[in-house]
Amino acid sequence: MTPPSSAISPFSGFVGVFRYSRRALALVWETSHWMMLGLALCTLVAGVLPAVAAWVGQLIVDGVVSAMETHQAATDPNLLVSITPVLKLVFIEALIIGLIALAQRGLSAQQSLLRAMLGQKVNVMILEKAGQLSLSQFEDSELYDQLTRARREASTRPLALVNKTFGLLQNAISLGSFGVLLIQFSPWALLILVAGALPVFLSEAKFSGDAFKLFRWRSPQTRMQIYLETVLAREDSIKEVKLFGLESLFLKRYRDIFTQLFAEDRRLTIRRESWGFLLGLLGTLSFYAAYGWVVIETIAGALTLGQMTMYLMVFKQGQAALSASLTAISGMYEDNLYLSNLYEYLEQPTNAEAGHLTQGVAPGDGLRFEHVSFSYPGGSEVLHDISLHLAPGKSIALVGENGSGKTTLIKLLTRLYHPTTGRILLDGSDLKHWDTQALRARVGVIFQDFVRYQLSVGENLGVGDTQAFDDKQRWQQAAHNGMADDFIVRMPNGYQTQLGRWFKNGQELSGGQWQKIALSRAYMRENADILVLDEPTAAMDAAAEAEVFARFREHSRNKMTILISHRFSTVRSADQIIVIDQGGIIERGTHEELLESNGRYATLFRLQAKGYR
Ligand SMILES: Nc1ncnc2c1ncn2[C@@H]1O[C@H](COP(=O)(O)OP(=O)(O)OP(=O)(O)O)[C@@H](O)[C@H]1O
Repeated sequence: MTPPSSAISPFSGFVGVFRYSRRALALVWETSHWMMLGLALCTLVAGVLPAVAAWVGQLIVDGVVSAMETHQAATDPNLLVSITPVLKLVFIEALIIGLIALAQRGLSAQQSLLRAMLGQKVNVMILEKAGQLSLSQFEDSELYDQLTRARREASTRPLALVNKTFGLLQNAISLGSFGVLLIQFSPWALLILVAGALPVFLSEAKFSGDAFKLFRWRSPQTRMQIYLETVLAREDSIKEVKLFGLESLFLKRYRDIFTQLFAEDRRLTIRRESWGFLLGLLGTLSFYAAYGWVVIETIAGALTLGQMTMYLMVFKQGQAALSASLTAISGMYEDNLYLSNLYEYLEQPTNAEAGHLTQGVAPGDGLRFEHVSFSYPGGSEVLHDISLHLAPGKSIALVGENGSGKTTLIKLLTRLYHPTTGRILLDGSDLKHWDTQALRARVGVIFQDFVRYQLSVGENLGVGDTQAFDDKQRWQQAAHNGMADDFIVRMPNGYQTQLGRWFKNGQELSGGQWQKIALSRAYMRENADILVLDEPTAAMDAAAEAEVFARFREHSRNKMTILISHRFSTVRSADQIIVIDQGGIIERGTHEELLESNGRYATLFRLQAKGYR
């Protein structure tokens, strides 16, 4: 298998290397002005001082040579007088080295603090964006891949990029100052150093590009690995994994993915390092050529010993700084590629889904579906030409086989998706013109797959209305309506009891108890006048179910209610029962009317009643 070629080629537009550097720098600047200034200062100090140290080194060696000569030539030699100027220089050199060490410590301290702050900032940006994405964007596997890639990698990349940018700057300053010294020896020497280091850089740039393409191309497999880790190591799946004996099956799949990915990694690493070694030899060769040249010039008497020491040091450090700069540039290229993924994700257009209406043009008209059809993105039609009207104070029950489209209809009503054709009106105004908050405030809904939050009991209710998230009285009222209060008060810490198994002292609930929590959560929405229950009692015992519906009728007297259930005993009292089959409405009417017409509903009802007899 070979990764498909990407639009990003390593050599296309070399300036691309710096494309995201400005944004990464801006991000660091926003995170902390002071630390960014501190980084700049330390970078400058650590960049300039090595050349100064090399220059002082030359003065020391030449000082020693001349001190030796004067000392030996003197008739009355005084050691202290001869060595004092050199010792002063040694002291200055020690001071410079101390300052370089200080600047480097300062750099690493600020980098590690910034890493933590920046990691948090980028993660918050990623999660905030996730909150703005629509459900269909979430269900798009490409976008999900992008999100996973961004979360896994990109939170550390901005700082890496900034570090490299500063590192590059530091090395560039060092190189500039070395260059000033070197050019006095020969401009050709400079050229030899640059030419020696260039090939390694080019190969680095190429292989970084390849590594990124590989990373991007295989994120579905990586995601499968993360998923398998989750299934194998999470309490909510481990029960089934154990009972079905899935451990070895899933572990094998996990290992196979690794083996496949590792083979690609190995291939790339070997190629990258082999080329790096071969081309790196050119750099070493150029360094030793320059080395030999300096030695010859010194022996020929064109350079002093001090100059020779300085040039050798400058060559050595200059070569190190140059290859560090070039590696930084190729590293920046890689960081830029990863950041491009982060920004691609952050710049995903969010559907401008909301309008501004907080009230419909015909208050009191209720809910209308007008010839609504719908297909999921990339899928075939799952709802076809649905028309219905639900007036305030009335109830509708939706019945139909699995997969007939009942839940999808609720997703459209709550505007998690938009109809493909037709429209849905609330109080005479199209849902798409409603303000999101105003619309959602009017709807209380529990889906079959409601969330079991690993939070306290009270908070599990409070999420139903964020305005009353901590309101204990409202919790109690909602729990009473949803019939959860009697088991909550028997729990060790009542409403403060931690639920689920993720955190210490967490208490697990039964399926029916969780369902009562979810039902109570829907009752938290006191102001909602549309209540939707999608199979709210499937996990409850018969007595609880009967009581839930008695209470539901009582609390929803002036509201619009939509109930989805496979139990005909619960739907029979609805004002209107709608039978959906393969996405279309095939029958509608009251329980009595439908029995009389003797269609699908009547058949299914009798079948179920027979089962109970
Ligand atoms: N997110 C989705 N993306 C694509 N197709 C989906 C999605 N959710 C549901 N479907 C498809 O839409 C159809 C209707 O599903 P829906 O969940 O509305 O059925 P339902 O009547 O609520 O079924 P059940 O009684 O089993 O809850 C099914 O064929 C299903 O495969």
